[in-house]
Amino acid sequence: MEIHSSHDSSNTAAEKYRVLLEITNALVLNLDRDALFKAIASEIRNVTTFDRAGITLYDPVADHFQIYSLETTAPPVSLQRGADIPREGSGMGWTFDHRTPLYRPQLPDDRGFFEDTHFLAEGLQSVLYLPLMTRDRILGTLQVASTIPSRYTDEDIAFLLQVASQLALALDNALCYDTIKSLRDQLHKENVYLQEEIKSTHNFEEIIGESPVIRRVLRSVEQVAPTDSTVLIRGETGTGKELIARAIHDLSQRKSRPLVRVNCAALPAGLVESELFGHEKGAFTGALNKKIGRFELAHQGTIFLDEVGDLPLETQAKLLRVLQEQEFERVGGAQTITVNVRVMAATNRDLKAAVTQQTFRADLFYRLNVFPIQIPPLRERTEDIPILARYFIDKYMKKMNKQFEAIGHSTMERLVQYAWPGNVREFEHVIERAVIHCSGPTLDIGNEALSVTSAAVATPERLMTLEEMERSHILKVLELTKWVVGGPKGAAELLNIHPNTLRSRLPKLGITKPE
Ligand SMILES: Nc1ncnc2c1ncn2[C@@H]1O[C@H](COP(=O)(O)OP(=O)(O)OP(=O)(O)O)[C@@H](O)[C@H]1O
Repeated sequence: MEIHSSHDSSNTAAEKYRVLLEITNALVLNLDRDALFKAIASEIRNVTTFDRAGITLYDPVADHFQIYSLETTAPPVSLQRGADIPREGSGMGWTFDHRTPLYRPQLPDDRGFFEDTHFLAEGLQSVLYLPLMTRDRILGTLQVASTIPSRYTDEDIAFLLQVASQLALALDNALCYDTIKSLRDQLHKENVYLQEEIKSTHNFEEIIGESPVIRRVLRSVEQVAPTDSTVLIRGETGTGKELIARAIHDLSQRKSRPLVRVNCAALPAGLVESELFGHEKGAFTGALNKKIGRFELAHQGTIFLDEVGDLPLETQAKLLRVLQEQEFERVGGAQTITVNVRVMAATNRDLKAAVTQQTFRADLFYRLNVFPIQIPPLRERTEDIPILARYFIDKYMKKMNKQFEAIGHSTMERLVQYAWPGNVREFEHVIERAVIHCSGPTLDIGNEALSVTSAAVATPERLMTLEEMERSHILKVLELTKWVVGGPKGAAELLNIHPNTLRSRLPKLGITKPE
């Protein structure tokens, strides 16, 4: 091996400058690596000949080179584009480490490097390696090789060194461009998702509550947040399951990455899988474009599967695989995608009962139930009602630019006694409506305001109990009769019960006449 100088080149200096200029033009014009290298290789041919020319780029993580581009005339090529070449024991490695050209004019007499058997099999006799260096870093090497021994002159080497330095600049740009492009694509995906999230209603208020049960929940949040464990949040509708999931994500190491929410109940069965795992173009009728699924979006972040009990059984099997192996395929795709996602799920259903009824897979239940958090309904933590009331009144006073001196005493009693089937969400709506309607100076809420919402929260996810239904119905009738219980057009007659029976039921159901 030597840095070799030999006979004069027949090419004129003017031709070389022209070629360098052409190469610069090609570098400016082409960002696509194949087109670029083809253009450069054909310009190099105007000055000197070669049978193989290649660019190898260094991968610092794997400590080896990879063939990035290749132009060759040899039919059987064993070192193809994409092939790995070790740094130790290769001509590329030597050139890279010494940051200087290496010329090997008589390859058959000079065996010793990793690539030699491959190059000799292609009939190559002389090889020239040039470092691809920018001012502050080295990217890899350019090699030109010929089937003629001692093919390259000093002049060729000097010329190709100039080509290599131009090429290094362009490659540096192209590699930065690739990195920026992939970062931009990821940011774009996250941005689209976050924009959607902002449009859909959710807020980031703190979790209000001082009752022992809520404190216990918050302690669990602190314990589980820094781990990567799967969390299953259980609780009735509107108890704050999503709020708790966000708190866990915000306290975790993944907080700088997105929390991607999927409402499994809101998706039609046929679309759940494509929503979660994405689909390839043409995977099914209507799949006009490739779609990135929520799991891919949540890569390095957290996915929150709300109403997980509503997932169809086939999707449950696929979800189980992601939980076990962090892998899946897009719908209609063959490529396996690996992600790093923390899974949190929420349900207002009794999943154990669903397992018994065989509508939920037992193995998935155990995978999800690693760290269960049970959020108590509002009626089991009535001590939180006064501070929740103050919190929401404050929020809506500010929003609506109103002022109340206090909350009426009987109003507070009513709020504490009410069963809140829709939990904190229903509570918040009641306060919001009251702030709109009341003109002050105290904020008062009548029974009728509560009955309106209890009917409204009879959502399919949460059926009212018989007692709640009874309460709501009696209230409606009392409003209709203007709180007249007995007599011909009284509530008791409409309800077809004795007036005394009705009177005795009212306190039991927490119904009092508004002032
Ligand atoms: N402890 C709390 N402090 C303050 N606001 C709360 C609290 N719990 C719930 N909320 C509010 O109540 C509303 C409902 O909460 P959230 O959406 O988290 O409930 P959920 O249990 O996920 O409901 P669903 O079962 O319908 O999905 C939200 O506006 C949330 O901010």
